[in-house]
Order: sequence, then C-alpha cells, then structure tokens
Amino acid sequence: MAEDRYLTFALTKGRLADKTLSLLEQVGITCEEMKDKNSRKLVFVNEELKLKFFLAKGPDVPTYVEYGAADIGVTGKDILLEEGRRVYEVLDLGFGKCRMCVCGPESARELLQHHERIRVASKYPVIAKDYFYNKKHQTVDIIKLNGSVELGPIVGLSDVIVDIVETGSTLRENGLGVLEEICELSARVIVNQVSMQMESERIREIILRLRKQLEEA
Ligand SMILES: Nc1ncnc2c1ncn2[C@@H]1O[C@H](COP(=O)(O)OP(=O)(O)OP(=O)(O)O)[C@@H](O)[C@H]1O
Ligand SMILES: O=P(O)(O)OC[C@H]1O[C@H](OP(=O)(O)OP(=O)(O)O)[C@H](O)[C@@H]1O
Repeated sequence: MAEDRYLTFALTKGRLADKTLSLLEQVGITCEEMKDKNSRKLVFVNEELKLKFFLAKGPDVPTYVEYGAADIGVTGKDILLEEGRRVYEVLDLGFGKCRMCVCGPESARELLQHHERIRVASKYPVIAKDYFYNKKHQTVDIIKLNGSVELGPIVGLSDVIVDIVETGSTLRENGLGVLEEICELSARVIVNQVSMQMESERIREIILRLRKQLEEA
C-alpha cells in the first residue's frame, strides 16, 4: 500500500471522547482542530502524520471499521457485543468502565430465580437475548428501548431491564437495583481486518504505543 495513505480513526462521541482524545495526544497522535468543541466540521486531518479522524455515534463506529471507512476505531465493549461486527478487538483502554446488568425492583428477583417468562426492556436487545437464552436458558420477551430504560419497570412496561450501570445512582434514585451482573465493560480499540494486514506496521506501532502509555499511567 502507498506510503502516504491516510490512516483513519473513527472515535466515539459523548462520554468516551475526551479520554480518547487525551490518550491519543499522549502518544503523539494529535489533531488540534478536533479540540474546538464549537466546530461543525466532521473529518479532521493531520497532514504531517497522514492521519484522519472523525467522531461518530458509538454503535456506528464498528460499522465504519468493518467496512473499511475507518482503519481503527474506539468504542465501548457494550457496542461491540451488541453490534457483532467483524472487526479485530485489539486493546482494552481501561476507561469508560461500567457493567452490563439485569436491574429492576427487588420484587423481580424471584421472577428471575424461578425462570418465569418475564418482560425485559433494553437498549441492548442482542446482549439481553444472549444472556437470557444462551446463558440462563430462560425464555423472555425483549422490548427494545432507546434510552431512559429505567422507566421500563417503573411505569410497568417491563419486569426488569438490561442496562449499563456505572455509579448506580440512576438506579438508586429510581428505587431499582442490580439483580444480576452480565459482564464488565470498558472502551476498546478495534481494527479493520484488511487494514490489519495491509497497514500492519503502522497499526502495530500505534497499538504498542497505546499499550505502553496505559502501562505507565
Ligand atoms: N454511565 C454510563 N452510561 C452509558 N455508557 C457508559 C457509561 N459509562 C461508560 N459508558 C460507556 O460509554 C459509552 C456511551 O457513551 P455515550 O456518551 O455515547 O452514551 P449513550 O448514552 O449511549 O449515547 P447517546 O447519548 O447518544 O444515547 C457506552 O457505549 C459505554 O461503553
Ligand atoms: O450508574 P450510573 O452512573 O447512574 O449510569 C448509568 C446510566 O447512564 C446511562 O444512561 P445515559 O445517561 O446514557 O442516558 P440514556 O438512558 O438516555 O441512554 C445508562 O443507560 C444508565 O441509565
């Protein structure tokens, strides 16, 4: 592949963005323009390093990487599990830590224990289905929501939810709690499968520098 080919990064907007950009900066992968929060520009270029960057919604990051529109991506493990895209997961960045849990009112614990056919609301239907069907062998009805999932059991839409828990304050403030833990989550680096072969040297060098930086921090 041509030496001056741009390597493209798809990064996740929102919660993970600041930590991702500052980690990249620590290993010399910089783009001054990206720091301007008022900018409406979508793609940023570092001419000197032959790098391109863009920010996207979390669930879209593995899509860009699978199709090769980006060589490297950073997104949450929750997104990788939910989207199931064909990408290489190469590094755990150790931030954006949270847990995927089954949550609900204490009264729902019994329904879980007795393997009742319950209603489960979630922004993550694939993860919820995999957990109940494949790990617990429990038949459930999954209801897809797009946010404020805690509303599910509160307003009577569902018995429990499958959602992200970080500090637990959203649950506490709404009279809910963690009933079962599904898995731990954090931000991950992913790589396009073809890029990994064609740009092996540059990509391995970046992963190495990131890993070293994380070890030293
Ligand atoms: N408390 C948390 N809630 C949600 N995601 C979290 C939390 N803590 C860490 N994360 C990680 O951050 C990512 C979500 O970042 P983002 O800011 O895009 O949240 P979102 O609420 O899913 O997005 P949106 O506001 O677009 O619905 C998740 O994929 C997850 O890996
Ligand atoms: O344990 P905590 O620290 O309270 O964090 C967990 C909450 O944060 C996320 O919601 P988010 O703020 O992304 O809003 P959303 O529900 O609209 O997606 C998640 O879905 C929980 O509701």
